[in-house]
Amino acid sequence: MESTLKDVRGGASVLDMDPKSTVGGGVEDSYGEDRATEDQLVTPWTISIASGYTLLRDPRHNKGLAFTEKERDSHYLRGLLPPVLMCQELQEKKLMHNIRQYEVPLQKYMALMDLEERNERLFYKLLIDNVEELLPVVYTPTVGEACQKYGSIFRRPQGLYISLKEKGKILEVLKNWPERSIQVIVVTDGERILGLGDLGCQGMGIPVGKLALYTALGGVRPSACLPITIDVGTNNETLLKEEFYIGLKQRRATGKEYADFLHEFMTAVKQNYGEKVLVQFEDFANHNAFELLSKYGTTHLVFNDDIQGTAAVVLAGLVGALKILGGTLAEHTFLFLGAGEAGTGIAELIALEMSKQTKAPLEETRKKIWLVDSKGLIVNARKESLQHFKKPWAHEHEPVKDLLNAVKVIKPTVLIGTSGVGKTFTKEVIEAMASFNKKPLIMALSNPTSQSECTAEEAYTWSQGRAIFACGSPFEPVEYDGIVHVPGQSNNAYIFPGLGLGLVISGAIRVHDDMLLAASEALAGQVTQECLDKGSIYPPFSNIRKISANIAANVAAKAYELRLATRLPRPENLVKYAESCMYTPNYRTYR
Ligand SMILES: NC(=O)C1=CN([C@@H]2O[C@H](COP(=O)(O)OP(=O)(O)OC[C@H]3O[C@@H](n4cnc5c(N)ncnc54)[C@H](OP(=O)(O)O)[C@@H]3O)[C@@H](O)[C@H]2O)C=CC1
Ligand SMILES: CC(=O)C(=O)O
Ligand SMILES: [Mg+2]
Repeated sequence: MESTLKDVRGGASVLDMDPKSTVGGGVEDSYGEDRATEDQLVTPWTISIASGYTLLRDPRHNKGLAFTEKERDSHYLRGLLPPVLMCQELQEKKLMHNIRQYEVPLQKYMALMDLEERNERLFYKLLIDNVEELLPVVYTPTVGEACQKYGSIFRRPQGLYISLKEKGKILEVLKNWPERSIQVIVVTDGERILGLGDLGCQGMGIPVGKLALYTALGGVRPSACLPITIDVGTNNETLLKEEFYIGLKQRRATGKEYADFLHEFMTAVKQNYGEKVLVQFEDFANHNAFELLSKYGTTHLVFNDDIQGTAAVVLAGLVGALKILGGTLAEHTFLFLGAGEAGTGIAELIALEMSKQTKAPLEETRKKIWLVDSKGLIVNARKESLQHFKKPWAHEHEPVKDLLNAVKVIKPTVLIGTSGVGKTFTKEVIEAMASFNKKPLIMALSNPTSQSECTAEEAYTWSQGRAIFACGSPFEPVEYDGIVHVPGQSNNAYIFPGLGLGLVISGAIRVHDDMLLAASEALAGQVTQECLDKGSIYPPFSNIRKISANIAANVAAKAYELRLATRLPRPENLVKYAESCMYTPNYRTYR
């Protein structure tokens, strides 16, 4: 497989080079310059110490007005800054004040992206200290709007763009990225951006946003994170005609051309960064997502956030919800609207957990879970024509055309929306759920807010305040009949930063389903009675760093147990170890 990767720099196979080989007295040849023969091309990377004007424009090291008198002297900054000294806390206060002045969320987004490009540590300090306020800006829902308008708001490129023009040269493109020690890559091909469809190259906002959360919520160093957008074209007619579109103006490559390109990418990633780099597939369309996951799951450290991360977060929410609803997982009946990546991914993890709890075979536990797609309830009579990932959910039943009728005949206790289509949990649907459930559990997971199957207010009002409600994008608390209900945000952002951290700190080489269960269990363990009393089945995001450390520790423990961890010896206290590995954004002192 890897022999197809010819060294585009000179003829010899790049596989002849050992990326870990040392030269010149044991110093790692990170840039491959020393290993290259004279006829091979190398990337002329230089490393220098930033000072003066350059230091102020280096986002990784810039501290703005926080440079001390001594630093101003020793780094040639005199005169380049006004005389005042302003500590990071005061800078943070000022920035938050400025951001709060913007009424349009997209303006807040742009202000934050500008900050990230100007002063990385201050950006992360803001994000960490104000996570509940800023998460909806750098992430769903605003990131969705940012992707839709990416062409017009585009100022400076973020991340790495790998388009079909780079076919045969992907390894070279990876080498253009200035950082060498990459631990996490989030990659999209832009075909299913949230519930907004094919946004092509403009999907870059998603890997950028997800990796900002890897750092802020999970503590992975920013320099170890690499956002990538694979551009194989777009089938979005509007973008193809759009003057400011930043991607390839051609229809999507498919079939062998697509598979070969992705294969070149995956091979080059392993070649350049080794076995332990985590590749998170994000917002691929389902006709590619399942195949990529199964194809590379046995050879690379890969994880599909939409299939697996979402499953873990929903399972954790269910464990919390059972404390309110009573009963075991197997005693509940689940109905999904949407049978794609998120829907079938969640369904499979619930069935797996039920099977572990009851010792019943997976084929049996799946029978408690029903899915509706755009053609109606998934039943045996449709089996032949179903996509492979839907087939396990084709149960014996009469055909049912729509969700409302499916709710009436299946009588689920839990209704989960993963359709990407807003307003599909209608008044009739919620009323039907409330007619046979004392406390119906309603999870409207589609993003962004415009695509949510219903709003929090609708869920509480139409169920007369009886629903337990969780949603993919944030909704404000709702007062109904004198009681304030706090919706939980059922979003994979609870899981992937901690999961990724756990994989990185243990040096894991593969992702295993049991690690997803471990991540889910750790999240569920952080839900307090106080959260449940307010109706929220998730802990507040303000605790996310602690939550992520616990998730990371549980995942790492599972990696050691499964002998998939390479960082030896195993640290004794994994929570403490995870915490000690987490990036903190406080300014450093320069000599
Ligand atoms: N909260 C979270 O953490 C996450 C939320 N999501 C959200 O979930 C949504 C779906 O994502 P994903 O599963 O990847 O998408 P997919 O495209 O893989 O699946 C969508 C599914 O919805 C079905 N569907 C579409 N329209 C309707 C309709 N009108 N009635 C019934 N079913 C319909 C499709 O049916 P058919 O197969 O017949 O076309 C398909 O089965 C997105 O909005 C995404 O943002 C995703 C991941 C995480
Ligand atoms: C949250 C997420 O991953 C999605 O909506 O696709
Ligand atoms: Mg996603």
